[in-house]
Amino acid sequence: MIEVRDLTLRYGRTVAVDDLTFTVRPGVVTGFLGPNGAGKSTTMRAVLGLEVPDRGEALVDGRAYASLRRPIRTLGALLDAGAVHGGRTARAHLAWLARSNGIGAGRVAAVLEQSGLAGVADRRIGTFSLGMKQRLGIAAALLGDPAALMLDEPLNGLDPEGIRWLRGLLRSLAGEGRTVLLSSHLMNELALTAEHVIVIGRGRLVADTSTESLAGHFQGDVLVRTPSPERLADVLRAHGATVVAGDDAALSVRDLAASDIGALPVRDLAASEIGALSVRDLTASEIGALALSAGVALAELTPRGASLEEAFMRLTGDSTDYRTAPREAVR
Ligand SMILES: Nc1ncnc2c1ncn2[C@@H]1O[C@H](COP(=O)(O)OP(=O)(O)OP(=O)(O)O)[C@@H](O)[C@H]1O
Repeated sequence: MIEVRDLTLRYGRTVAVDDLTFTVRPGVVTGFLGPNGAGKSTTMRAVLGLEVPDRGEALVDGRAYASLRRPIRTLGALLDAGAVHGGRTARAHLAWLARSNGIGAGRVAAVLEQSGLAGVADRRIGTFSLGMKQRLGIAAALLGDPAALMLDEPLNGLDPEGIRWLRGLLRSLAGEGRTVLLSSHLMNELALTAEHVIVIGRGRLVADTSTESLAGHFQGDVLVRTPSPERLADVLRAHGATVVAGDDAALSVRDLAASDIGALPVRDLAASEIGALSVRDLTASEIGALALSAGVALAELTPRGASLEEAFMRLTGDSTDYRTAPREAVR
């Protein structure tokens, strides 16, 4: 279990982490999500005792990482996949780590196999792609067979096969009852891997919830296509709807998850005379009825769920949602 309690960390006048509290529980893959600069890496560094908090604490199994008797057997971490000696082979790098931490040589072969690097174990790390270095960093994190794993942006640089492999690995590690925390700034990527998400923005907790309920909390919009977009937009706005017209409505379609896009006739959106509207605060049937009474033809009326990426942007963006949503409302 990883616990972050009332953690505050400043770099000069920058507050990187601001009174942050959350717990990462065993048995589920937990995503640590936030835009660039949100404070994810700083929080992870604090968990590893590499930063001294201005306030609060970060604990692993109830203790500070530095005070653990066998730290890499308790928490395996990957912070920066590039921070390895390029002249060494993968096997030599892992063997050195194992030796210096009192871990048997058998584990080296096991994690090389587990990370898919057995075939390149005797190549110099300097020749590795970023994806292979990520695999090596994950192998190193697994070396001590730890009960908890913490990975900073491990999906970066992995190809689709690598991403599938990592998802499977993390799920099975969590399934064994381990604590698994991985950070990302990409919601859609993370959503396929993590069952639970901790979202931070500007160093503060924004959401601590299941991935499923995060998307559910955000009402979607209704995509309306019509030959009279301006007229219909006026009618809908007069009935309390929030309407985004033209390019912006099309943009919100492009922002949908690939699976959602597959279900929409997106190609037709470019058709010149028919305009697209993204409508909120009215249901599809209310929009249909208002269009009928205004004598406006409809080419399409499609309720859309918010994509996770959209939910994430709305949570962490500089919006009223972000500033006013009480934490409990999101939980
Ligand atoms: N060593 C440092 N010195 C000064 N400021 C720092 C330092 N490390 C991080 N920061 C600042 O602290 C804030 C949080 O950075 P951090 O790297 O933790 O964010 P992050 O969520 O991990 O972002 P990214 O996804 O870009 O890695 C940012 O404003 C960053 O500029």
